[in-house]
Amino acid sequence: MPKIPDQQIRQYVIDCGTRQTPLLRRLREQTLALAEGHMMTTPAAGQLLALLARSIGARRVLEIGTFTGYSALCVADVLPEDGILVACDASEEWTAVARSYWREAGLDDRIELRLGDATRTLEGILAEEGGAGFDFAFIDADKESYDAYYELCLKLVRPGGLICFDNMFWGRSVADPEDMRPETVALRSLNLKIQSDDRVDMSLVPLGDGMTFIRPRTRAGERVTAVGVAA
Ligand SMILES: C[S@@+](CC[C@H](N)C(=O)[O-])C[C@H]1O[C@@H](n2cnc3c(N)ncnc32)[C@H](O)[C@@H]1O
Repeated sequence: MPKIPDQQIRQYVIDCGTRQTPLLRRLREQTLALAEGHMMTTPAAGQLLALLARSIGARRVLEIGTFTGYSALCVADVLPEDGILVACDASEEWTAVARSYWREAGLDDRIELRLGDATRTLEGILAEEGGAGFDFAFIDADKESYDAYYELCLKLVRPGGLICFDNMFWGRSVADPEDMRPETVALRSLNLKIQSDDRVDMSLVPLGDGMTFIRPRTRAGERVTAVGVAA
């Protein structure tokens, strides 16, 4: 069988495995023209996040790391009319692009942008409204803060909800024991922590740069199975 290059199968997934609207395509093109365009969530991940949010009936969503708004647009689009996505980012410049697309999509009333350091923002939300008020969280910001985001999201997302992390492979460096860069070390250690954390069900999936899906349990050790997959 001929070897199909990675780029070709990625394009096939975009063409046949996603339902990017013309607006999402335009946002994608505009963002890819930026020097930092590679940071954008992929169409496949955006499509999956929307499917998962809808599958669990998410109404209140947290996003940590918004950039030019691609993933927020995908997920906000599937929320019910009274749903809300709280988008946390530190960049006024990048989120200005996001805002203009959210407005054009008619979804700006379903997305609340919180500008500033995301740890401070999440702590503020927790202090304001207490815990477990969110159904779904997508974490895609600075990697050294991922553990802090994890702990805060375990308080903010209800048991039985869903927390998704992007970039858990960090360019595959987590599997290279010689790579001791701070981001790599932080993610390697978080991967191990999540694996043995009995507060959650989890799966690290080799999708894109590695995505981890986490379901906070309703109580510690909630579901011990015969084969231990969910133990
Ligand atoms: C990988 S991009 C997010 C991509 C986005 N999910 C999308 O759909 O394209 C990471 C974002 O995290 C933001 N960020 C990094 N550190 C942050 C922090 N400490 N607090 C808030 N936002 C932060 C950056 O400004 C950047 O926009």
